[in-house]
Amino acid sequence: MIVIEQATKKIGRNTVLKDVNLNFKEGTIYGLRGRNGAGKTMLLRAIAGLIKLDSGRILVNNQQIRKEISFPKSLGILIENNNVLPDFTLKKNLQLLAKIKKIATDEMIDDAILRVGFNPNDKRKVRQFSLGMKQRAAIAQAIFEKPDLILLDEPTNAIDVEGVREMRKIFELEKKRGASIILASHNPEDLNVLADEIIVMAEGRVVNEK
Ligand SMILES: Nc1ncnc2c1ncn2[C@@H]1O[C@H](COP(=O)(O)OP(=O)(O)OP(=O)(O)O)[C@@H](O)[C@H]1O
Repeated sequence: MIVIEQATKKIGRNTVLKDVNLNFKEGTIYGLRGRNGAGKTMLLRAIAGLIKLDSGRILVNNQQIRKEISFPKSLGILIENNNVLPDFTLKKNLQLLAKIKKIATDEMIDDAILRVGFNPNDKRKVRQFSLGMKQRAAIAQAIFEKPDLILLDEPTNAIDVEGVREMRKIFELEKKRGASIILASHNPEDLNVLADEIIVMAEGRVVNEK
């Protein structure tokens, strides 16, 4: 589904991705780990079309990112500071996004809100949410359109223990539905429980894949 060939990206003098070669299949969870600054977020950003590679290429369903298509067509994303709009309710956020791709029905929106533990009639704006609640909201945003590819950068680091179990169940169900999930995490338990394959990065390179 995703093929990464010789992906290299420099920022100034810093090579943040170096000759990365990877293949990702559908219905699989890939755990991405590595030290701070290893390049995990950069890899996710490159797959999402958010940064331009200096050399190499990324194909999603045989289409080259930032050449044939700007970004993967069916993509759910939670990267770094989640980008749920603070001045709206979660439901309004999802309704606004739904207007872009016109995939999600009202039912799908309510279902995603319920799955991350909120009431679809909740009148609170996202700015009134705690950090963990914002992270749940961002997870709802990443899954509500049932995308083929889900990129998650530290999706559970602010979520309470029970919540982490609930979010893991969500990711498992998304995988069963057939989605490919790439999950960057520093939480060894997240990776052990969820990942079918682990990719280890260091200094922009993939140093171990199994
Ligand atoms: N906006 C930026 N401008 C310049 N360099 C950056 C920028 N963002 C990240 N980098 C550099 O890119 C490299 C890879 O960073 P990246 O965020 O991908 O690491 P990471 O593996 O996700 O780390 P962490 O575990 O801390 O999230 C680092 O050397 C970092 O300093």
